[in-house]
Amino acid sequence: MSSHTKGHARHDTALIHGLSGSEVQTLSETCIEAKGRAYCPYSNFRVGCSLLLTNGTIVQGANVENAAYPVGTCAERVTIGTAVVQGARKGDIRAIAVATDISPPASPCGMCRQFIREFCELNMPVFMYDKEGKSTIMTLEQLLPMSFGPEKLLSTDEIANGGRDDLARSTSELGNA
Ligand SMILES: O=c1ccn([C@H]2C[C@H](O)[C@@H](CO)O2)c(=O)[nH]1
Repeated sequence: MSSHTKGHARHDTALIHGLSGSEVQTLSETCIEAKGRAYCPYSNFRVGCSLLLTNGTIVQGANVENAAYPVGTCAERVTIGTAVVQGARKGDIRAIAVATDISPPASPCGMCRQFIREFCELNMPVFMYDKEGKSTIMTLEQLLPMSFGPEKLLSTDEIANGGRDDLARSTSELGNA
């Protein structure tokens, strides 16, 4: 299946990364709608984002800029932060969609990829919509290979024992990274 398709053309029974056509349609509509709520007077670069949660809920967000430029926050972090304070945790997010006004579509910045990594599975699809509403789809793992996540941190026992030296475990983690 092509990974570059017009969001509105899907047959409802088609599964894209385990999502139905109507779920993908909802993601595309909600992230594009969220783009309209961006607060971006400095860059004029609108980014909308939406998440599909396992309970069927959609969470939306957009970039929120600031006169002190680095203080501004990307759409992806606004949206995931909103979901997290509503109670969502790792395993609760089935897909993320991002919309911008450029073609080919923008992909989440490096900081956002790491932020997404904290709360999402590596095989979660990231839908990126361009200015025409056409999408490119990649998994989080494709966007952030060999990533660092919470499971890499050492427990107090491991710290007391001088680290983690289970070769089999580190090798398999690398393979799944
Ligand atoms: O992945 C990205 C990249 C950029 N932006 C925002 C930040 C800033 O407000 C504007 C220009 O960088 O776009 C996002 O929301 N997500």
